[in-house]
Amino acid sequence: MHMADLGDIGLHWREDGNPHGAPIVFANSLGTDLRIWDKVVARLPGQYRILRYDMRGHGLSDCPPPPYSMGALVRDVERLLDQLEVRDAVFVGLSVGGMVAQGLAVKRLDLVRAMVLSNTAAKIGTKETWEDRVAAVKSGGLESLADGIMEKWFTAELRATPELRLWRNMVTRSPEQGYIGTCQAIAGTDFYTPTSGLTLPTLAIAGSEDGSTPPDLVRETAGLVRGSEFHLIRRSGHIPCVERPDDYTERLMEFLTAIGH
Ligand SMILES: O=C(O)CC1=CCC(=O)O1
Repeated sequence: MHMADLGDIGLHWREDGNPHGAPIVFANSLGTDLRIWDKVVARLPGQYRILRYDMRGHGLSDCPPPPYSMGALVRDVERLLDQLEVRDAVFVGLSVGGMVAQGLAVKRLDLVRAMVLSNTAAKIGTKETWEDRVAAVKSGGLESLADGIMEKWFTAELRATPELRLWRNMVTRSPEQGYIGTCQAIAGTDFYTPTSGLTLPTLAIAGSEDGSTPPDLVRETAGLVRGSEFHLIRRSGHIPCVERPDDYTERLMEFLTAIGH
């Protein structure tokens, strides 16, 4: 566990694997933290320098008052990677983390040699749907939304197990201000044009039963990037790194091997 002091914000990050290995960076989704990657990291070979962090307003990172902008989320990880002297990383981002991947690749291609765009898109939802979500959090708290969120994150199979409570607790215990700020950052993001200008090895991953970023939406974003491929994980919702870690890691490893990382 480490805290990076970036001046106006502190970000919680963690390193596993070989500190001299080829870097892989993992970015979390809305209402989660770096623990969503635990199962994948445990399955990866020890040769990589594996970096994870909690996005602002999430996990153990600082939680400034909302609103947040996508520019700020991208700048956070840009400064973190500069401070850690990381270059040429494979950047794996889930959902809003995948938006950060796109923004970072557009801004600093020296930091990103390849992307894994997991359960994400150039634009997720509409301004109105995110405004509604923010209003619902303000009126009823995250507890009032948690069951609906779980239906998007996981299939009925996982939801029938005790593990569900663990992830439900993660979202209901998320800092409300951080959750709201991140919804506002997503609401203001449309990466269609900038992402269309990207050329780099990219693996897009979708979950067959993802209620937040359905497979067709992920496929469409993959189609914007020259050098992309698409992979569907079956029997998975929005968070396949949690629900299908064997499939997820196997596909990630095939991608890493194919690009010689
Ligand atoms: O609605 C959700 O919780 C899924 C989601 C959308 C953006 C994100 O990061 O997670």
